[in-house]
Amino acid sequence: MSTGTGTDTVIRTIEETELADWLLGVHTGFLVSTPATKEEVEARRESTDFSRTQGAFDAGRCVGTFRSFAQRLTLPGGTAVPVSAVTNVTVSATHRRRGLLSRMMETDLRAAKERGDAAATLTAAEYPIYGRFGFGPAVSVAAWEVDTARTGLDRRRSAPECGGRLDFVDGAAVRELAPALHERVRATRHGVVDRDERWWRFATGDLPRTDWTEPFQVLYRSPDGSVDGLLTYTVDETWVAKRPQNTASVRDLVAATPAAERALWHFLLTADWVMTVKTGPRAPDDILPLLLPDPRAARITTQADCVWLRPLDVPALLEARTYAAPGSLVVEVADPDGYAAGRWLLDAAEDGASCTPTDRPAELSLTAGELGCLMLGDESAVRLAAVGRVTEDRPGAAARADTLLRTSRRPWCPDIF
Ligand SMILES: CC(=O)SCCNC(=O)CCNC(=O)[C@H](O)C(C)(C)COP(=O)(O)OP(=O)(O)OC[C@H]1O[C@@H](n2cnc3c(N)ncnc32)[C@H](O)[C@@H]1OP(=O)(O)O
Repeated sequence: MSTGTGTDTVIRTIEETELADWLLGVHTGFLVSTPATKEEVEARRESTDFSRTQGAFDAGRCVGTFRSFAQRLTLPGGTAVPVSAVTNVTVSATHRRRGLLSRMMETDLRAAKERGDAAATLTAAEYPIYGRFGFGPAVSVAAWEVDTARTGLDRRRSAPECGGRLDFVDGAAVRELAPALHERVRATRHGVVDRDERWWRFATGDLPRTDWTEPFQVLYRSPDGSVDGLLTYTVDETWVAKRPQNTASVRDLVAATPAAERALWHFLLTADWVMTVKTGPRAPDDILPLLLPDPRAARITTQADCVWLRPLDVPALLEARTYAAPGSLVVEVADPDGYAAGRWLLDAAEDGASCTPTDRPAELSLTAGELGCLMLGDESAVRLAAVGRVTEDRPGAAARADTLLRTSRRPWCPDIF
């Protein structure tokens, strides 16, 4: 029996034999009343790193779950750093607010730091949960709903304007061709995270899942034959009074060139019968509205935080990224856990950046979470200073931080993990 304090609940890594119970804990925490099927448990087994999978057990029942996995996160400039992606975080409703998440998080962050990960990442179910653990929202997303009849796009054009070709393909072709395409995208767009073979198998229905609907899959090939874009979407079929009212929902649209991106959007937005396109999570500065002769045909339906970043190794992060302009900045980072704490001198030059401990006076003071917000260039230090979340120890330091850290395109992460 639990005493209600949570201290008699044992937190430990799970054994392979406990995976089904652990997944039942995940389901319960996410308000899914049914257990995972045998097939789902088996599919999970091969991809689960049991040394990074924690369970909280009370009287033999799994009442808390927490897992992390190795991920690579692309920083501005295209370099990817190793990070620890946190996922499947749940505490059963019967055991909440007794510190179980805090204990699992502490264990996992310590291990990530010891492994040498530059940061921890996650996508947060609710905004207020993770700031206290040193995470800050680093990548945002926007989703649009497009009224295709109003876009003003030329519906008579069937071939891509820049040449190249579009083809419907099956899941096997996606698994064969799309990973290399995604690697090219990942090398150029900061915020994007890697996708392993399992990701592609899951996305193409090659692993058991209860919520599976077969999507349409379209590849764009450039005039020289290289696979430059992938569009995956489903269509809800509706006809009203002999008129099609179908809605296409994008699952994935990744493109290595602007020509491929334009061709895939044009294709979907001018498809017969499709009256509404739901874009799914895109970068807030996605080119989509600008592609339309009438951008008001695209209505924003979601604008929110997406990837949260918890810096663990400040020099590793700041030295791996590039900067919009040369310059220097002294930041004082407060971090009760110690991982990011210190006074750091960032020196950004054309040929690379250095980040070293310094005893020069601090110019900008902030917490580890606020540094996470600024790390990929999405947030403005001036904006954070205006709400008191960073402190300018030297006038103009926040604007200088923005000149250095912000990026011409905003970061984007197409994946929820
Ligand atoms: C990366 C992902 O997987 S995101 C998915 C997160 N999971 C969910 O949202 C599923 C439903 N919720 C839950 O399972 C749980 O409520 C959890 C996991 C969010 C929190 O677990 P708990 O064990 O209750 O958290 P814990 O007791 O360690 O809380 C630590 C602090 O965070 C606060 N906190 C925890 N959850 C929340 C929340 N949802 N909103 C606001 N504050 C929260 C607590 O109040 C506590 O604050 P205090 O120290 O000032 O009292």
